Amino acid sequence: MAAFASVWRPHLQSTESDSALASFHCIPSSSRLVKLPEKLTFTAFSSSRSLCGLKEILDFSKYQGLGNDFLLVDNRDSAEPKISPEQAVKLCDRNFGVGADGVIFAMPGINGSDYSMRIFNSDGSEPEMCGNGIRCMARFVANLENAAETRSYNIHTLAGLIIPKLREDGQVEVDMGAPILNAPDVPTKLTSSKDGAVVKVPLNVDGENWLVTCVSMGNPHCVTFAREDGKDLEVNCLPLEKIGPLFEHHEVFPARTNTEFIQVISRSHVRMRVWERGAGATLACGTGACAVVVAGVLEGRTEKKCTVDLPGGPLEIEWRENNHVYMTGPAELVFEGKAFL
Ligand SMILES: N[C@@H](CCC[C@H](N)C(=O)O)C(=O)O
Repeated sequence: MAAFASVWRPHLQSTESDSALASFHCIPSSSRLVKLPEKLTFTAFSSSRSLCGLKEILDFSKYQGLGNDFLLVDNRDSAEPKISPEQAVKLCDRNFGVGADGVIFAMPGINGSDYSMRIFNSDGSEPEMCGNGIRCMARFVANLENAAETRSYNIHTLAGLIIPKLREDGQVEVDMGAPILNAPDVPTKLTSSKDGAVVKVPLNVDGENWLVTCVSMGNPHCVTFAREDGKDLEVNCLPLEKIGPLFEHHEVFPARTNTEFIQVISRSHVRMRVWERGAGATLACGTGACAVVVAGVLEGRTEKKCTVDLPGGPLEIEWRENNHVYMTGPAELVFEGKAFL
């Protein structure tokens, strides 16, 4: 099992942080009580130096969007991710690793795009897209480029071209593209109920019938506002850890699914909790929030412009006349570090 000792340094403006890297040494147990010198020596690791048999060091930047947190990797020099899905699982572990909902790779552009983005969930699976993640990636590449505060990026993803824009107010607005409603393309085996889409269709989970609407934002989402009794959900009282995996792995979702549980506050304000495919209960899901507004409109519950309250904070979502869904929210750098693989 690879060990991870990482240098935690808050994002400092000065360059002095580049040299002040703590050096971690494996101290044989017999000498564990050795008194450390008053002032720890700080040395920079050469990337080739092994440490306790660990061979590789991975530079990463930890970002979060409403508490949905990711390790961003500067992968601009390669068309292949720098680490494997298995290494990503270990890195995402919140006890034995750095801790994150996923690892995102900023990679060279494809077909004329500025960059391309790939992501591994914390279970090592690779989703097509990540809404909070692409806001973090836009902030990450702007920091790498020392770019102006306000600019857009064309980013190629497995869900197509996605366009995040850094705004003067510090928020990031993203053109998330058009929702995909045709049942086989979500994908779901549920029978469509409205023009090829699955809208307010009963789905039996754990012996209960839930009314679900299925939307893809490049990745699959199952949105529910109520059980078959039609009563509004009390989303903060749902046993997500129990029912989340049952939705995620339900046989009607051949690619698994993200599941959003929604309480309508008003026609322009909803409360959401989410069980994510490959990541479990997260504090926020951007693609999920987009799918929720689309589902709310299709079910006649919400307007096309909504505030979606998530445990990590609010996202502003708008399904515009061009059929694209726009998401606006924050993306913040937390720290930079080095992981030993
Ligand atoms: N949290 C992300 C979604 C990440 C991918 C998702 N777990 C999936 O597997 O589809 C977001 O903000 O969209």
